[in-house]
Amino acid sequence: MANRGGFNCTCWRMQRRFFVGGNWKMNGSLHNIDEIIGFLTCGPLNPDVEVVVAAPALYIDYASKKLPPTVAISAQNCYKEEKGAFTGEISPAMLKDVGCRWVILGHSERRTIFEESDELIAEKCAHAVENGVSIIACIGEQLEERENDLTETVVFRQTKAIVEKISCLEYWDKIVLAYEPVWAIGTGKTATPEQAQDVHKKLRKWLNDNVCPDVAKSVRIIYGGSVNEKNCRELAKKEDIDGFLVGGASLKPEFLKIVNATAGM
Ligand SMILES: O=C[C@H](O)COP(=O)(O)O
Repeated sequence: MANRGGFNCTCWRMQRRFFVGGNWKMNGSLHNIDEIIGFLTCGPLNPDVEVVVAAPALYIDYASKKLPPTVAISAQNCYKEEKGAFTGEISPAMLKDVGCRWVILGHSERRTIFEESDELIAEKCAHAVENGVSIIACIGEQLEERENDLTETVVFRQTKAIVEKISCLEYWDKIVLAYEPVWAIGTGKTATPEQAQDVHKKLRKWLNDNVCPDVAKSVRIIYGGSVNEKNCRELAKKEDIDGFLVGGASLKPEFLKIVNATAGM
């Protein structure tokens, strides 16, 4: 794996390739997508960073054919079955069929607006990785939960549900964990680098104790919630922040600055 520049050590942080996902959510049109692809194509994009963009399902095929080869396409959701009578759903098998190897699962908007349970999200995660699609698995607490000192309880519970369904350690190569405090999503209120690092470090420790040390060291834990061109560099300096899941800013050219947040570090 590529390293991240000037850190003069061979620590695990260096082994975890920095990952930046752009979640377009339910935004875009053919015209907008052409504009986004235009700035992604012009770059520059740090080649040491893995870049994935998640388009609305309808546009996955279109976008994937036009994106530069260094940017992978992702879905924003998929179901836990290969095929059948599940009107409105898409499956990992279908994603692979159109060349899409990534999917975001468990986003807080799926959990809250569409009332997806820990159990359903975990089943979807397991089905995706078992069928060759890598996942960006999202977890994160609500504001009220943070204020009641329940952050760890919530993120460990959400992570545990997923862990219990992942039947084979090898599947962890296909998992990126995204910590997204719900109070920071789309609000302009970012977690401080210290707040995010604190949760990421605790999550890594939890994975060490509940999965295994190798997974804890190698899994990428990325941060999402109002990441922008101004705050990305300070967040990226933190030892356990291995990248970002970016919403609003992924629709704009500032996304390039976020992708390049570690350049020169
Ligand atoms: O998936 C991305 C997150 O929901 C963050 O969205 P945001 O960057 O607009 O706050």
